[in-house]
Amino acid sequence: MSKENLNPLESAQRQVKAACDALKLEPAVYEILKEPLRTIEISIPVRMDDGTTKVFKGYRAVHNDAIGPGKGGVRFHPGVNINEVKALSVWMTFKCGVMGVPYGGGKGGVIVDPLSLSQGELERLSRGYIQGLYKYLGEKIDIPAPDVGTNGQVMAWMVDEYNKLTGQSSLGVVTGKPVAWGGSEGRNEATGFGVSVIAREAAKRLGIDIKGAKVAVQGFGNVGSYTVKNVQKQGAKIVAVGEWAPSVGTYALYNEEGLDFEDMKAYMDEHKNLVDYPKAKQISLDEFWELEVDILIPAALENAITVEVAEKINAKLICEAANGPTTPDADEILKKRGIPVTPDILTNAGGVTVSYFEWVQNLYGYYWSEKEVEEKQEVEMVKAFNDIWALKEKYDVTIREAAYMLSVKKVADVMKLRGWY
Ligand SMILES: NC(=O)C1=CN([C@@H]2O[C@H](COP(=O)(O)OP(=O)(O)OC[C@H]3O[C@@H](n4cnc5c(N)ncnc54)[C@H](OP(=O)(O)O)[C@@H]3O)[C@@H](O)[C@H]2O)C=CC1
Ligand SMILES: O=C(O)CCC(=O)C(=O)O
Repeated sequence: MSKENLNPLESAQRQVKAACDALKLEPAVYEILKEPLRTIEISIPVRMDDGTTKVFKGYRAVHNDAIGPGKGGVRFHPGVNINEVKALSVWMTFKCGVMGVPYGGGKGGVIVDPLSLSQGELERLSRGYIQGLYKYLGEKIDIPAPDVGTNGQVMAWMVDEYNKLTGQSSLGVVTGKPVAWGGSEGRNEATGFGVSVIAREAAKRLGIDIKGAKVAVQGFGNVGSYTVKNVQKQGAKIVAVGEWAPSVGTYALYNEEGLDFEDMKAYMDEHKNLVDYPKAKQISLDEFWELEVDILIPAALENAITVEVAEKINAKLICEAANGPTTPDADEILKKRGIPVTPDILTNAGGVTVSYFEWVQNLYGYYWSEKEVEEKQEVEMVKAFNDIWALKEKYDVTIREAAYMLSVKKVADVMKLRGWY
């Protein structure tokens, strides 16, 4: 068999093309949607603590802004590259479309291992990213947010830098900020909470009782850990968590009696990883994928589920918390094996949904309680899930195919109205 294509941009293009074909859209639609409208590459010189200057490469892509300004996170990770940023921006367009939030898709990244930087270096890098890009950002232009390797503090530095450079007070230029300075209640936990809502809804449709369901989650960062917390709250049993640590690379923890979120989080906060976590057996990532579970949740990076992995998965349902965790070829195998997948553009859309709520609150200068935010998020996500499920049933397609059909059509219709084709 030929080597599997792991270029995330080509994966995203295949998904969009399939929807354009299924909808019989004019060829111009795919021509517009196959690449971002703009991709900017910048060099960011950063004065390091030892007095030397290091230059980091950064990117920002806006895939499409027909429906509204670009929206999407900024990733700080050594594996960032232009095709990854472009693909992530494509997925953002259709994630926003699925949820009906009035944005287009954007995404950014910097090639860096943030854990190798001091706090001062991280702050100067975050500010440098904005210095290189501020002319292309704005509350109504393109709105960054957190992604892998970035957090509320990084967002606060970015907004501060933007406001200094522009002489404005534009809180809504970046979302995912700390609650103490323009952030929304519930945003930090929103992606993981949303994953739990989609997992629950899908389980219900598939006749899986979420109470006592065996769940395995790959990743214990922002999304993975809050997924664990919220799925556990629903009564599911977290039997395995997959992680990565510099000392051992990939590894996973397994306990058939169940792992506890609070206990693992406390251990993680103290030790920075879960390598020697005492209340579980350490297993390999290969063993992790083969576990017999009800729900499998990849919540780390792209290309986690390859053809090889898809062939050995023993789950009744896969919920994609990460962006692009399943390759298109692996997706075909899962389809043939009858394993349903709730796609990333629906499953992890809680983050951008609450980012939208944050932006609305910033523009209004009026803030909501955590309960209000969570309730509104849940209503929106259940509605999106039901709309997509209805399409899947009507056209006898996968959940992913239905999600793309719904979203690509929305974007195509607006582009038509605007006279883009
Ligand atoms: N943050 C958000 O709001 C949103 C994030 N997402 C997506 O969710 C995914 C996770 O993002 P997020 O949680 O924010 O990022 P974080 O940086 O908070 O966490 C990523 C986690 O994945 C771990 N990891 C990395 N590689 C592997 C691996 N091969 N196996 C197991 N674990 C691994 C990391 O470990 P280590 O830290 O040791 O490297 C870390 O714990 C990404 O795909 C992101 O794009 C989607 C929607 C919104
Ligand atoms: O909160 C946002 O604006 C976007 C989050 C994000 O990057 C994502 O959904 O992948």
